[in-house]
Amino acid sequence: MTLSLLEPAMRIVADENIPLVEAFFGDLGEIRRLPGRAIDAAALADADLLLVRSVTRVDRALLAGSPVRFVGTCTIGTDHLDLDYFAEAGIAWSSAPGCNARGVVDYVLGSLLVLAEDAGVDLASRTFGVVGAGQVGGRLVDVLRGLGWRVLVCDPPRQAAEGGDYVDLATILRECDAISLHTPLDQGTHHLLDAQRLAQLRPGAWLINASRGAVVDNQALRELLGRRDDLRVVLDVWEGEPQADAALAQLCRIATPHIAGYSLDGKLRGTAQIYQAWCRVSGQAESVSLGELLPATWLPELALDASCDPDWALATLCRAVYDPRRDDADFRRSLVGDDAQRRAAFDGLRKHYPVRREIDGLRVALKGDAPRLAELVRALGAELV
Ligand SMILES: NC(=O)c1ccc[n+]([C@@H]2O[C@H](COP(=O)([O-])OP(=O)(O)OC[C@H]3O[C@@H](n4cnc5c(N)ncnc54)[C@H](O)[C@@H]3O)[C@@H](O)[C@H]2O)c1
Ligand SMILES: O=C(O)[C@H](O)[C@H](O)COP(=O)(O)O
Repeated sequence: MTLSLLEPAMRIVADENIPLVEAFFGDLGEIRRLPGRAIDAAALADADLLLVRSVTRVDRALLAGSPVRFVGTCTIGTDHLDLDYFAEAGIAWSSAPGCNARGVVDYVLGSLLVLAEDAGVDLASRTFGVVGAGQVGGRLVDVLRGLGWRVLVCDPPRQAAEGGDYVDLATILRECDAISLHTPLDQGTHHLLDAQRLAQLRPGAWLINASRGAVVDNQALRELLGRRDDLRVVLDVWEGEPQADAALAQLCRIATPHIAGYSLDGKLRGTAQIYQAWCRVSGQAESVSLGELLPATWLPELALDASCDPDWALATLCRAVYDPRRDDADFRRSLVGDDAQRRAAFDGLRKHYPVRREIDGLRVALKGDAPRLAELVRALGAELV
């Protein structure tokens, strides 16, 4: 859909947690910043553009009667948008596919390192299961396979559309030591892992969910973890956010407040993608680009000696950029007080999230001839220099 060309001053309502809105959209008109959970119909009474994150439910109740004609969500997920209503009402929209996918991959890698250290196992000896091989899962599969690890992939929609080397969920549950979930949340994936499927996890299995909370039945998972102390679980997303089940969090090895994709690069990319989408929709030429706005990384380059142990190199490179244990510790400290205090803490940790970059922004120099290390660096997506 192409909207008519811009009038001089648009009215833009934007979640206060979207970075660079002024840089990208400032020339278009007046920007009003609000907390995402406080964006209501009254706030949109004279708005043309609405820019949100995942915490704002955007549907008929919010938009009916408002002049909003474009909704941009600076996120990968779209489960907070009523797309049927947008189509019915002729409202253009865009998400930011893939914007923070690399951050989630870094989160999963960091979690696997912790789980492997705890168990005293070599990651190369595990079988990995990736459920959902889109922007996030697809990148994760590439990295894990690039590292030479055995990976089974379950993605029925892709399997139906493309054929190829996919397995079903039952096979993943039966054969995989480590399972990572990367499906969208929709009617087909709500409680994809319900009590019955959770009970099929292998002895000692690891389960990671950084997709959407309700892809796993949280109550069933809590009950299962109460019975099976062999399982190790990493949860970044929760049913009913910002309320997280504190008892479940205590049973997880790593628990975080929906920050798996919170790299700075990912957030800035999200805003840039929405700006590009708006330019396409409005027929306007782009006048701002992300390249000039991305800050320098604090760790642009590392050098590894050819004699170093590849497992040490893997952990060192990943953790040089991101280690989820800090986020886990911050979240655990916040699991105190009443429900309202914990909801506020959940949002607070996300609002004040520290700067974090991505592994593929790292340049790695190898001192000496080390083909295995070179392969590892490339598999991680870092740049070999
Ligand atoms: N925790 C975070 O910070 C964070 C960050 C980014 C994305 N996400 C979430 O991660 C999930 C994946 O995002 P994405 O960008 O990769 O999405 P995507 O749409 O690119 O990929 C999802 C994949 O899942 C597949 N799929 C759908 N139903 C399935 C099913 N029943 N079983 C197996 N596979 C199925 C699809 O075919 C698709 O290939 C989404 O829920 C998204 O909201 C979370
Ligand atoms: O869907 C996404 O892109 C991610 O889940 C993203 O990290 C959500 O972040 P939020 O919009 O809740 O700040």
